[in-house]
Amino acid sequence: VQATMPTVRITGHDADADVRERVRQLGFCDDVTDTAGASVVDADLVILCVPVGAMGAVGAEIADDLPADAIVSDVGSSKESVLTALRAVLPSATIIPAHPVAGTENSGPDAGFATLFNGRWCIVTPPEGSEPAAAERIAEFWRRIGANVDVMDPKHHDLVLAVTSHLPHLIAYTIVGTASDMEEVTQSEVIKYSAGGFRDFTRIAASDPTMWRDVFLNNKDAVLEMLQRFTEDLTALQRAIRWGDGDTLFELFTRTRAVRRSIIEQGQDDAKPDFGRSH
Ligand SMILES: NC(=O)c1ccc[n+]([C@@H]2O[C@H](COP(=O)([O-])OP(=O)(O)OC[C@H]3O[C@@H](n4cnc5c(N)ncnc54)[C@H](O)[C@@H]3O)[C@@H](O)[C@H]2O)c1
Ligand SMILES: O=C(O)C(=O)C[C@]1(C(=O)O)C=C[C@@H](O)C=C1
Repeated sequence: VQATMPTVRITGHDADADVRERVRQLGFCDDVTDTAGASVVDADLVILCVPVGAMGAVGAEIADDLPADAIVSDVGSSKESVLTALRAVLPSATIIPAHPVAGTENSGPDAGFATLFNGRWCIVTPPEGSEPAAAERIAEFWRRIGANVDVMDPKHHDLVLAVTSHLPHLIAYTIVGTASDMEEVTQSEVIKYSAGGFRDFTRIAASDPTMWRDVFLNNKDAVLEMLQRFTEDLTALQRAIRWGDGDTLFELFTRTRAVRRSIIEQGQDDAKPDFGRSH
């Protein structure tokens, strides 16, 4: 924000005093306040960056100090429950939720890097009947940070992200949990032989427990729907292996290889941290 919107003044708040202190040291906010309310006084735009289960509580904390013409947005990984929670506590506010689809398994103020959003998607999910100019301001904010913007209905967002982000995390948590539970595979063997595939799963499974607990509890319906489909597809593969049906396995693996190739062609491979970051 400081590089692309130098005239914007950023005020931050976090419930954790250690986080506030670290943000002061890193200097990526102009001011850091000790209460949530104090951080929104005079704000034009408020972006809530807390676990999705905490959005409602934070909305309630800022309600009395929020300027009437401010836009409230967020970066939460699920959108419908966030919108419902914010509407309940901020009934007259302009709420335009958004989700930058970019991140890593790391969290905390040191996990950010200047190029995180470059060329990544940010999905803006304006509620029905909201002011188009407000949604456009949020879209423009994210474009200036380097993201590409798509607009989606919150429910559709939650279904798409359930399969592209939430289910993969659940699978990673499961496979790493299963491996670490196996008595005959000791912890040291799991670590020693964690080349390739398993290692990639451990990266995802190292993601923040609070954030992901909240994602699954708040995108329950879409995740359960996708999990049901996934379970059926897994059972079909189980059957193919049992009956020696190599054609089914080969056909699927050929199709999935093409998916990977088209992701790479579209330039959406992993964001690489910019270790020469400016803050
Ligand atoms: N990490 C990712 O890859 C990623 C990507 C896109 C969106 N998101 C979403 O962004 C949000 C934040 O995730 P993050 O990775 O930045 O997590 P983070 O752990 O780095 O930051 C969350 C912060 O919220 C603070 N917090 C929790 N409850 C609070 C409250 N009631 N009041 C004030 N502060 C509170 C915590 O102290 C913590 O510092 C989540 O909703 C997550 O779903 C994360
Ligand atoms: O690459 C990763 O480490 C991520 O988990 C990033 C990821 C994702 O699933 O794509 C995680 C959650 C967010 O809501 C957006 C991005």
